[in-house]
Amino acid sequence: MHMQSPPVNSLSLDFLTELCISLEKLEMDKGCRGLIITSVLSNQPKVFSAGLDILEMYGKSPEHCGEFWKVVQEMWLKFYGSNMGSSPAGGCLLSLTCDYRIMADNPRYTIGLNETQLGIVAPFWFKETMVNTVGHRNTEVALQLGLLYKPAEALKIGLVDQLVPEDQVFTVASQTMTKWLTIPGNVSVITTKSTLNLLFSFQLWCFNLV
Ligand SMILES: CC/C=C\C/C=C\CCCC/C=C/C(=O)SCCNC(=O)CCNC(=O)[C@H](O)C(C)(C)COP(=O)(O)OP(=O)(O)OC[C@H]1O[C@@H](n2cnc3c(N)ncnc32)[C@H](O)[C@@H]1OP(=O)(O)O
Repeated sequence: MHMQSPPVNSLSLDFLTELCISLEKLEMDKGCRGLIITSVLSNQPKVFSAGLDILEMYGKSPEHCGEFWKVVQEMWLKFYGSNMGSSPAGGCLLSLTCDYRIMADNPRYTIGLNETQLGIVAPFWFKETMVNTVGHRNTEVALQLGLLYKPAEALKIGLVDQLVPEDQVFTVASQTMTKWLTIPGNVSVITTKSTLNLLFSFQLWCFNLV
């Protein structure tokens, strides 16, 4: 799936709605077993996603905000696999929801949950998704300081799984997907994934988020 919503793939209500509809269609397609999501913006260096569209969170009606927040949660529940450039805040969440993250090795790109730098708070389910990926201590430091990591730092703490030269991102993503798809049977993979997320799913249920 190629994301192309200039200038920076910010996650607006319209963009997220379209994304969720596309994901739903893919989920229902029995022939689809994996998804690589990437940005095809023409800017250089490339942005994966600038995160939530800040214009959606300012001066809008309560109904609009409710609708926006709902679709943000829907997006977070659905993702699979990704490759990327810059991914602040919601853009980082988008990639954290994936099973494997491949980042272009360009020090001009950054990834992280930088909410505190913006004077806002990363919701608890952003935080938990980060803890599940990089552990509690790394998350504590990252979130309190609102850190945006360059590729090498992101790899070091496990925020991304692999760095590759910029022109090879999609090739390597395709090879990685091929490897993941050698695991037989959707059921065992889905069950394993659900088991890994069991505690988190329970927390979400307690907070009435699913
Ligand atoms: C309804 C909900 C109600 C309440 C919830 C309240 C709080 C909950 C908090 C939830 C957690 C928040 C998560 C988020 O994702 S917040 C968004 C965080 N994003 C960022 O901090 C990214 C900011 N952007 C950047 O760092 C850079 O733009 C980026 C992505 C590195 C690209 O850099 P560059 O290529 O140089 O491009 P520009 O900076 O020049 O930007 C081009 C253009 O895009 C506009 N833009 C950038 N980011 C956003 C954005 N997130 N939303 C909307 N628009 C964005 C930017 O303003 C420029 O526009 P212009 O018109 O000036 O060309």
